[in-house]
Amino acid sequence: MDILILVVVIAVVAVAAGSGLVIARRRNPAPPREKDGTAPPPRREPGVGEDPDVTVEEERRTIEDVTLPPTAPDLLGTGTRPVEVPEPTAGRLVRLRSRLARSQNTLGKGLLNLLSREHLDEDTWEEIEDTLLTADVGVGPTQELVERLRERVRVLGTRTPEGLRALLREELLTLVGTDLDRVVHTEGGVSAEGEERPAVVLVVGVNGTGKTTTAGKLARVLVADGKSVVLGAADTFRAAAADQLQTWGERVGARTVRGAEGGDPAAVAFEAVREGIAQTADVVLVDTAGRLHTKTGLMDELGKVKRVVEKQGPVNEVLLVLDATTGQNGLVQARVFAEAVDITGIALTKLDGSAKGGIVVAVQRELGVPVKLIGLGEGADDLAPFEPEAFVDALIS
Ligand SMILES: Nc1nc2c(ncn2[C@@H]2O[C@H](COP(=O)(O)OP(=O)(O)OP(=O)(O)O)[C@@H](O)[C@H]2O)c(=O)[nH]1
Repeated sequence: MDILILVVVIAVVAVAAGSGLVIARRRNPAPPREKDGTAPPPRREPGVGEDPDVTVEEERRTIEDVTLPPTAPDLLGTGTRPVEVPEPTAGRLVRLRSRLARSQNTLGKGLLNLLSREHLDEDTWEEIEDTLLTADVGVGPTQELVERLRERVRVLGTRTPEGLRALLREELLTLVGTDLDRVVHTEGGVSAEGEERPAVVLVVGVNGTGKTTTAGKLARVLVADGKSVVLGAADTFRAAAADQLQTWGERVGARTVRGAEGGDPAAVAFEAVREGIAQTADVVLVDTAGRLHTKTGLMDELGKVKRVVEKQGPVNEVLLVLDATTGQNGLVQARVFAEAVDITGIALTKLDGSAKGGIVVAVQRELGVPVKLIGLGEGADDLAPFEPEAFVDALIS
């Protein structure tokens, strides 16, 4: 009996669904064609307050009527792309500080939770140590911080959440360092002959760390601050790297000097500086190759680039680009580059993709050089100056 009822129900549902489909198809007939066979003008659904029985024809827009975004690719191959206006500094910093807080707040939260435990026994201190090591702070700085926290918690007496937060903020700031020179030096000078000289910034680092992207983003930051920039594509081993840099330059109206594929990187760097002087540009940014196949090869190449550039004036900044997501590997790279050339600042990229912000402390210790810039995304304006206070606030936010 039950089976009979089930069969009847299924049959009724099937018939209802079938007729529904037919009705639905009837309600949406294929649009009739015009007499000349062309498609009719598009129609839109009636809006609130309009007669539902009257179909409204929409104005047809042609490709000429559609405004393309300012970053439109050069599809027609005319060689001209509209020059972009980079994001103004103030707005960029506010946006990137909140992105930093989103990616980095686990370390501080973890530490605050542990420090708030009722009994701070040896196991808890070990957990605090592990938390710091896991965040790539490095062994030496971790031990220092734990020692200082132990000492200060002991004399603190009561541990209110506000008290602990203030204490941790202070100690993390001491660890990161507030008195290092984090300015990217982009002030040119005047030669002995009284000729204006652009500032020269060399960008070095292993391929794939975000070196070219960082050079491009830095060019935008400088242009946003009203400076004129010439780019030097001294990574002559991959034509694509020069193309990539040139595209960054074109987007903000900066000229890129490049050489033949496989040509001498030092010659391109020299030419870029010469062009910078000729154009009375404010800054020349030179992107170098970062193949790590042999240490001596790298040393020879970077050493030569720097020496050749210095024939025309001083190199104001040598920025080492490191990928924050590579942890200890990044430190090994940093060491090799520091032996090859005098690094004056670190640009730490992909911090948006890593919760291990402790690498800031580790790499500064390793090289004795400050982190000056941080990359916080793949967007064109996702480069920020490294600000210790904002960074520590992000950690404990
Ligand atoms: N999420 C994120 N991605 C980044 C950041 N910086 C660079 N990248 C990405 O990292 C990738 C590598 O960047 P490149 O600039 O091409 O790296 P490179 O070091 O110049 O390496 P080559 O192009 O091989 O010479 C690209 O996909 C970038 O968009 C960053 O701060 N955050």
